[in-house]
Amino acid sequence: MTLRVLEDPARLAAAAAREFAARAARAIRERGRFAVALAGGSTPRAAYELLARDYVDEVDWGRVHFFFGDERPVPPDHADSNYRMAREALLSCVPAGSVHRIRGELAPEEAARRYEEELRSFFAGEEVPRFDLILLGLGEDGHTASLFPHTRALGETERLVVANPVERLGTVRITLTPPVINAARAVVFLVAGGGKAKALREVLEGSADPRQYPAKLIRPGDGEPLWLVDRAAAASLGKGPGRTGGWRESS
Ligand SMILES: O=C1O[C@H](COP(=O)(O)O)[C@@H](O)[C@H](O)[C@H]1O
Repeated sequence: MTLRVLEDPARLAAAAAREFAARAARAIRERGRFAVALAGGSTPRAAYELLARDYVDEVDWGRVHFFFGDERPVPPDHADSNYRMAREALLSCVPAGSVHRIRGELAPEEAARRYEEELRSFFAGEEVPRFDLILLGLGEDGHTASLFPHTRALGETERLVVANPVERLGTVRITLTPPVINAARAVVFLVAGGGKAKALREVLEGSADPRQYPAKLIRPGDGEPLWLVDRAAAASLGKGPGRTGGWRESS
């Protein structure tokens, strides 16, 4: 994997926006469209806002198809909705080709089933959908998308999207499964803040079971994941067993 350590969250957002735009241009040049799955939570918001502000004329938005890596079981206008965050920061500001949201207002099983159908139809002909880019975050507990520690979705090998009960949170999330994420042409993690330092060290350098730190399950078959992290999140790196052989750092 490749690791880029950025000085602060603003530089992290700028790097993420550049990465998005470059990958969009390449996908559109090569395949005529750019299918991207957005991350939710709070970290990517600044990058989305930057794309909406500085890249309106640089990206061929009409050819961009937005999907989501995961969703909370709430309606689209709810404060916890990943879709709402992306809509406010980016989707409402650019002329997107299409937006495919996960219907968090439905029962989670039904929302997952419908989203899987939507993926099968959009990526018709591909046994496992190949997104051009999947953006991901990292939780302090090592979760990514809504693949939480020791949850059912971690072992999923057939389904593209599942409803994933998360006992610790007393909720059910809807999430892309590891096979879909690992089939992507590119995966970029965005990680900011000292609260993520331990999880980041465990994921990149630790020897713990991936079920404890689910982001370790993300190993795309095509190319290496790119980790964009800020200095605070990277503070504990270099102290783990993988430091010497596990990853490459670039700036
Ligand atoms: O719950 C979630 O958490 C992760 C990490 O979010 P962050 O706010 O710590 O950046 C996020 O990637 C995921 O989409 C979201 O649903």
